[in-house]
Parts: sequence; structure tokens; C-alpha cells
Amino acid sequence: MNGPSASPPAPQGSEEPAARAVALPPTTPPAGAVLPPRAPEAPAPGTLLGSHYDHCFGCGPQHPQGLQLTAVAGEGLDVTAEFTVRPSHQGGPGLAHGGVLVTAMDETLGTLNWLLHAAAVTGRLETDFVRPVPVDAVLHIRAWVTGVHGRKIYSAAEGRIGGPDGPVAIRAQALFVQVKLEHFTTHGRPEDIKKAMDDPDLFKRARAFEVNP
Ligand SMILES: CCCCCCCC(=O)SCCNC(=O)CCNC(=O)[C@H](O)C(C)(C)COP(=O)(O)OP(=O)(O)OC[C@H]1O[C@@H](n2cnc3c(N)ncnc32)[C@H](O)[C@@H]1OP(=O)(O)O
Repeated sequence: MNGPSASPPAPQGSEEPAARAVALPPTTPPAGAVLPPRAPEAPAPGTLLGSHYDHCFGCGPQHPQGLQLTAVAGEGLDVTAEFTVRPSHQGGPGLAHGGVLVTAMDETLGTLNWLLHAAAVTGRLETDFVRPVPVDAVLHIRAWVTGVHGRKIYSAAEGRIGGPDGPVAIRAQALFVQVKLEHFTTHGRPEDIKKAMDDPDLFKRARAFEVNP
């Protein structure tokens, strides 16, 4: 793997803080990135995008503590999604945990891959927490592709509370990297991979998403 790497921090006092900072790659598309059309196989605008895996913490309907996030395909390379914050998602009393909100953004950004018909995983995800999100609130998320460069898919999202046009509570930018089915079969826990592969629907869907970089 040739992805960016971060060196462990230098021993304390040995370097200026700036010299120890890690140069992370940007999540904004580089020169030469393109905005491709929707894939011919992309679900029609308005389609409720099903879960990619029943046990997914982000979207799986069979994950009792998960986010059970639901997303709908937009007109272009965009999706909308809703996530209702439940008591099991608390960080501070009565407030959503920041990491859970990041999961909601990650999952929604991940659903953009349906529109490109490409299997991809998150390589980098940046988040701004703008305002606290209470338990019982619905986070209204919109995500869109900002560019594609080789196997890299750049995207952005914002989450609002109090309604789809309410104030922004969280913003995110991400870089996903397209992968082949082997990414999952090689690295996933064998018993879970076997169960998933034995499910004809899931297997068909996974195969349909295979990419040939
Ligand atoms: C089925 C969909 C599920 C969706 C669930 C919601 C989304 C998720 O949470 S996915 C789970 C979290 N993500 C992961 O577990 C990914 C873990 N990381 C990996 O497996 C690998 O590092 C992976 C696949 C990202 C990249 O590895 P690899 O395929 O070898 O790619 P590699 O050849 O190194 O890099 C390809 C390009 O991407 C860039 N890149 C790779 N990783 C990163 C990164 N982390 N940040 C920025 N750029 C990166 C490289 O610089 C390279 O760019 P260029 O083409 O310009 O040279």
C-alpha cells in the first residue's frame, strides 16, 4: 500500500512543534480531477438506498445499537440521509457523541459510491463540529461528490438539525479509495465473510460493485 503515512512523533523537546506536524493529503480534489456523470446502473433519483450490509453499524437494519441511517439518491452525484440520535449514541449527557456523528457522515458519504457504481472505502475524513446535536434530534445530511481522480473519490457533506434547511451542525470532507471485492474478503473476519458470501443477494451486490482499476 502506498497511502500517506505518518511517522511517530519525535521525542519531546527534540524538534520544533511545526517540524513534528504531519503533512496530510487534502480532501479537496486535485487539478485533473473530473466530475463523472451518474453511472448508468445508478439508482434513479429518489430511490431509497438499501443497506449495503445488514450488520453495518452505520446503515444495517439488524444492528440494534447502530445508526440505522437511511439514504435517498439525489438528482446528480448527491444523496440525502437522515439519522435519528438515540440515547445509545450519547457522548455528553443528552448529546450525540462526536464519533457517532462522524460515523453518520462517513456512512452517508459512502453511499455516494452507489451513484458511481464503484466499491470504495474511506481513506481520509475531515470533520468540523459546528453545534451540539441533542438526543432525539434528526440529523439531516446531504452529501455530494466533488471530484474523481484515478481511484480516488472526493466528496463533501453537511448535517443540519431542526429540519433539512435548519442550521448546520456538522460538515465533512472525504477521500474514498476504490477497492476490489478482495479488499473485504482478504481482510474481513473469515466467519463474517463466509456468512456474507453465502447470502446470494449480498454476494450479487458485492460482485456488481467490483471495480477494474
Ligand atoms: C462497501 C462500502 C462500505 C462503506 C462503509 C463506510 C465507509 C467506511 O467506513 S470504510 C472503512 C474505513 N476505511 C478503511 O478501513 C480503509 C483502510 N485503508 C485501506 O484499506 C487502504 O489504505 C486503502 C484501500 C484506503 C488504500 O490502499 P491501496 O488500495 O493500496 O491504495 P494505494 O495504492 O496506497 O493508494 C491509491 C491512491 O489513494 C491515495 N490514498 C490511499 N490512502 C489514502 C489516505 N488514507 N488518505 C489520502 N490518500 C490516500 C494514495 O496516495 C494513492 O494516490 P495516487 O493514485 O494519487 O498515487
